[in-house]
Amino acid sequence: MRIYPNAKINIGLSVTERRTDGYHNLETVFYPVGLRDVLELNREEGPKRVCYFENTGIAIDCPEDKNLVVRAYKLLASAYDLPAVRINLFKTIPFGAGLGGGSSDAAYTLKALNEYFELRISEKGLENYASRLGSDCAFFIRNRPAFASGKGDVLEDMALELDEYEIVIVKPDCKVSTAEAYAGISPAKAVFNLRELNLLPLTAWRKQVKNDFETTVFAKYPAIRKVKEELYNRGALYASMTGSGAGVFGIFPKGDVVLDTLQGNIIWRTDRSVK
Ligand SMILES: C[C@@](CO)(OP(=O)(O)O)[C@H](O)COP(=O)(O)OP(=O)(O)OC[C@H]1O[C@@H](n2ccc(N)nc2=O)[C@H](O)[C@@H]1O
Ligand SMILES: Nc1ncnc2c1ncn2[C@@H]1O[C@H](COP(=O)(O)OP(=O)(O)O)[C@@H](O)[C@H]1O
Repeated sequence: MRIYPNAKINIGLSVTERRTDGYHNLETVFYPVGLRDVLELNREEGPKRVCYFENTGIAIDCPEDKNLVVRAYKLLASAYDLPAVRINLFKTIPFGAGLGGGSSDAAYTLKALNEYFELRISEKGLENYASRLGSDCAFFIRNRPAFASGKGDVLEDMALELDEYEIVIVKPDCKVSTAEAYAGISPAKAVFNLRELNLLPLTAWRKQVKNDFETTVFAKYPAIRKVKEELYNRGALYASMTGSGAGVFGIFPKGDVVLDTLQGNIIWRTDRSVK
């Protein structure tokens, strides 16, 4: 079977507390976008509980057994008598970008295995497995706009619809590691309650809605700040770094958005092919 794990953007992100387990509590809104990887998964002859894995497209910077797709298979294989599978991941969502591509691959692998082998795991069950693989993995099980708290794994559906706008995602030529971004942060109470994001007109987001990672990440990677400024200069109603960066997105009124100077770094925009 073939599946298409999609990316997410974070609209606002507050890191509110350092936890005793080494993680942080946060508040954010996850919004799914149409930038996608391609994952081909098929049953394979041979010994059970083996995952033959191949990565094409963007080369992922970690060993195969650390790949979230392989980890997702192994997690389910520890609970179910799974036949061997062959998985090819054609990677197009850049990593180190705050787009959650690896987390999405993991969540979609769980969903695909559940369907392919008729495991009958509930949505809640899949979310529990997903949150063991990464803090923002659980979101990609339902894959609907959500307010998230806790480690990013406590999810509340949010009625938020951005179809009337054009979203542009830009990735400057740098990568930010999630752990590095968290290490630079001083947790503080959220200044705006993101649960109420959908009650605020989009034109007011610029003043009220912030991503806490921007301060330290922009200081280290000025190119990311420049992209955000450029998006505002080009007419974005709202622009922000997503997650821990380095990806930046702009939300524009639909129409002729001209982004000439950023062209080479645009990785996705609504309803248009890449670049
Ligand atoms: C920052 C966010 C915002 O949505 O997204 P990305 O920028 O990665 O896409 C997420 O919190 C990233 O979640 P995810 O990428 O799943 O993180 P994990 O693999 O669980 O953790 C990687 C590392 O980040 C730190 N970490 C992560 C999540 C969290 N709530 N607190 C943390 O302190 C920990 O140091 C952890 O070892
Ligand atoms: N399938 C995968 N796709 C991308 N990265 C993966 C994958 N599996 C493991 N990783 C590891 O996770 C790290 C972060 O991946 P990802 O969640 O895509 O990025 P981001 O933190 O930008 O959202 C990568 O640097 C890589 O080492």
